[in-house]
Formats: sequence, C-alpha cells, structure tokens
Amino acid sequence: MATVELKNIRKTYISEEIIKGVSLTIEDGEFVVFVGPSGCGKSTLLRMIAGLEDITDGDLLIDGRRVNDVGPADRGLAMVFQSYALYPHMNVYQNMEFALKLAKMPEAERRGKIEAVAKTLQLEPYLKHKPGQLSGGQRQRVAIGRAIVRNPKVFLFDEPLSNLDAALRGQMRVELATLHRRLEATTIYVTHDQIEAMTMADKIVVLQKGIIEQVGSPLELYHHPRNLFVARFIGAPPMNLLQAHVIAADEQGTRVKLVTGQSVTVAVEPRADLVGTSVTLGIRPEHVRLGTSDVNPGQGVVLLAEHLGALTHLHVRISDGHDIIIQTEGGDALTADAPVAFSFPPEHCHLFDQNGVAMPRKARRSLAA
Ligand SMILES: Nc1ncnc2c1ncn2[C@@H]1O[C@H](COP(=O)(O)OP(=O)(O)OP(=O)(O)O)[C@@H](O)[C@H]1O
Repeated sequence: MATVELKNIRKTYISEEIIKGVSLTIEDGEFVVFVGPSGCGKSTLLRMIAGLEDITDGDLLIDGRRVNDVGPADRGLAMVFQSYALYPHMNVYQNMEFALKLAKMPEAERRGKIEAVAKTLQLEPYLKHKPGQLSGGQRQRVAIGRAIVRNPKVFLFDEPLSNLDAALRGQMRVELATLHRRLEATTIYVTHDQIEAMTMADKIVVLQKGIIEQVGSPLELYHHPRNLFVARFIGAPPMNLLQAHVIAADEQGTRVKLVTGQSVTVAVEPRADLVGTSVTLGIRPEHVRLGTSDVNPGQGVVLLAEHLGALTHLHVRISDGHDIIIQTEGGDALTADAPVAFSFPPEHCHLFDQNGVAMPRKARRSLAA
C-alpha cells in the first residue's frame, strides 16, 4: 500500500503540452478515478504514473520516494488495460504465473497465490483455458488476477470495463469495488463513464485539456461543482442550464431573469456587484419539481417522455428553443404534448458567473433561518 503524489507534472509531445501542471495527492488505500472528455490526458497521466511515458517536468513520488527515473517494473505498480493484454498462447494459470516466475518466486508459493486469487475471482474452473476460450468478463478477471497476484502497492486501471456489455460492466463494477474494499490497495482508475466514477471513487479528479478542473468526493462534485464544466460533466441526465441575468441581489436572495422571461430566486450568497451581469442558472433534472408552486413557477409542454420504469425523464419545452429535462418518480401518465407546470426550488438552483465559476450556495441552515 502506498501514497502517490504528483507535483506539477507536465507532459509535452513534440511541441504540444498535453499535461499542463497537475498536482495531486492520492492517499494510502484510496480509490481515485480520473474522468474527463476524450483527449483530456487521462491515459497519458496514468501511463506517466506507470512509467510507460516519460515525465517532461515535475515530480512523481510513490511513498515519498521520487520515481521519475525508476523503470515501470520497479515502481511496485500493476496496470490493467482495456485490451486485457493477456498472452494468448498461455492458459489462465500461466498468465497469472508469468510475472511471479520472472520475480523468481518459488513454485509452491506461486501456486498458493494463484489458487487464492483464482478463488477470489471465481476463475478456478478456467485455470487451464486459453484466453481465446473465455468471455470478455472472464478475460478481464484474468487481467485483474494477474495484477493482484503480484501484490502491488498501487493498482492502475485504464478503462478496464469499456469492452464489456452494459450488464457485465455493472456486475464487474460491483466486483471491483468489493475487491478494493477487501484489499484496501491504493487504486487509480481511468474512465470516461461517469457512473463508474460516481459509484466506485473515494475521490474523483475531473480533467480537461491537461488540467484539473476539480477534485472531490462524488457527492461534493455533484452538489458543489466548482464551474460549468464540472456541472455539465457530472450527473446523468445532465444539469439543465439556462442563460440569465441578475436583476437583484440582496438579503431576500438573488433574483435572475431567465432568457425564457421567467424570474427565478436563487439561494446563493448575494453579490450586489453582479446585478446586471450575464449568468447561467443550473438545476438538476431530479430537482425540478412538477406541479404548481408559488415559488419560481414555470410552465411548458412535454416533447418526449422517456419512461424508465421507476423514473421518467420528461423533455419539456419551456419556450422557443429552450428545453429542460425533468426527472420524476412515476410520471407514467405523462406523454408528448401534455402541458406541465413545474418549479425551480431556490435551494436547488446553481448560479455560474460570466466566467462559468459557481457562486457559493447558501448553507441550508441559513435558508431555514
Ligand atoms: N504518443 C503521442 N504522441 C503525440 N500525442 C499524443 C501521444 N499520445 C497521446 N497524445 C495526445 O495527447 C492527448 C491526450 O491523450 P490521452 O490518450 O491521454 O487522452 P484520454 O483523456 O485518455 O482520451 P480517451 O478518453 O479518448 O482515451 C490527445 O490529444 C492525444 O492526441
């Protein structure tokens, strides 16, 4: 088990800077997930930690020791790839044994370790099978098993579940999270699937264009996105965003007028200097309340009702060219063209200034007072 520290890490390919000064501390035993849009540098950062890419500038420390110039095999890490990278001519047992043999571990010890890991991962019936005879999920389990037998200080995962179908991905997600709880090993996991990030991470690192936008627990990022980028990226369906301008900011609250003409009171800390400026109002689909209300009421027409069983996603047109999504429990009776009344509860509204930076939301206590 180990801590991993990144200190102002940079990566330049030819003349383009891909990682632009990333600093981050990963605590012992923590499960950290890197997320971000395609090309933001997640894999590059992971590969730099693994030692598969040179670090152009900055320091990488594992357990306090600088490892920039230490080879991948000597960093005490094990990496699991999206492509599994199993040896096709070796059976499952031999795949798991390979690195242990290289490390000159005695045969009896190897056998003990492999058998224990195969049991944990339910691979015992397949030890004599070649990778080609296994399903995608089983292959991924072998790749994980091969990492575990080496007893690494840190596990690195690069989109390990993205080749699996949705059901299997869900199952493997639970298996990996359970495994992590048991092994308590420091884990760094790259994905572009934000459900994986939300459900597995102790800490999520949101990256964009080689910089960190925000680091926090899944619920911190969900409830307190620092800016518009994070607000858009975390949460599915995504947060509703509407252009607005501030018409008042005083002790009564902050009042904005939406591009749709609707006036909305928002429970953010009042800032008089923002009156007259353009802002963006954000509200998550599950926080829009259906039905009439005296507070921040609005009306619209259902464009599409996606009935998911327990939940319904209503796509609602609230004015020409402006649609929102409302998530509701039930809602089975609602179909396209139905008129709906809704409201935006002030305490659930987010406000982003003209630079896209979130304004601090009022604490619930002060709202009640
Ligand atoms: N060997 C390389 N030479 C030049 N540019 C590279 C190289 N490897 C990656 N890049 C560039 O670095 C950027 C980051 O790539 P990276 O693979 O880290 O992104 P990512 O966030 O993991 O994306 P994805 O989710 O699509 O895998 C991309 O713009 C990519 O084109």
